[in-house]
Amino acid sequence: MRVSLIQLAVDPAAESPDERRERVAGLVRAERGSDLVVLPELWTTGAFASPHFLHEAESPADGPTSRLMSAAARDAGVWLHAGSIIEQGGEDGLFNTSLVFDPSGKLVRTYRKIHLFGFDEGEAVLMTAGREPVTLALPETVIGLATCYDLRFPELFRALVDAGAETLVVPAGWPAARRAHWTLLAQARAVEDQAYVLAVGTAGTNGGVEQAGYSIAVDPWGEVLAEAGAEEEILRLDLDMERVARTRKEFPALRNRVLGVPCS
Ligand SMILES: NC(=O)CCC(=O)C(=O)O
Repeated sequence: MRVSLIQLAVDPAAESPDERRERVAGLVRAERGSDLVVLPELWTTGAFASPHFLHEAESPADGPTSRLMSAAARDAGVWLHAGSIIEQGGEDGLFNTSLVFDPSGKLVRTYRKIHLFGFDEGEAVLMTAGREPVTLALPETVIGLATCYDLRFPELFRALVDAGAETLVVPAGWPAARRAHWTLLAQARAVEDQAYVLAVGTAGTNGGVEQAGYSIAVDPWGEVLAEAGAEEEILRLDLDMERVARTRKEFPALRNRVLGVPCS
């Protein structure tokens, strides 16, 4: 399965959300020939540009990001994980919602970020947390969806694996200050869940927070297959999907889980 991970520069001073949407649609179209294209978290505004969240909130069904990404997926003929948008959820408030389009441009899955980041500020106070883990069967693999800060919560990833996920897709807006955690956690999730991890972040600075970049693809043995630098960059690679089943068979650690061990 050929995947394209598009690490985007998100710099509010350099580009408006509309300009970035148009530019990103062009980048997605250029990935024709790929099976799956992945974009980062909240790339229209930046994950830390919280004063703009309300203004930029949109509908997953027919907001400007959804319309452009649907057309780009269709034109390129790819599955598109379009990263996340700020969803205007009506009475339920705002959500950090990931969108997945099929190669005809149909929106086939949404995932509302479960673990909101910021403690007492930012999205943690401005948004509503999702409650449901989400997977999706593509022709060659089952993907499990998670977003940025979710990467710190292994129990979510176990729930995705229990639901059949073989490839864990993590759009993010991870800060440079914690880049070491990003790389370590992406590898940890791959090793413990014996799954591919495709973790795609942003470059640039938004909300005064320098972004890490360093998007990464990790195989089910924990080996790094590809890693970006700190600037905008596209990683393209071929994944051997048999490798998940092989790893789980040859080193069957997932089978040795003991659930509900009481703590004395
Ligand atoms: N956008 C995010 O979820 C940021 C997460 C983060 O900064 C961290 O986990 O560290």
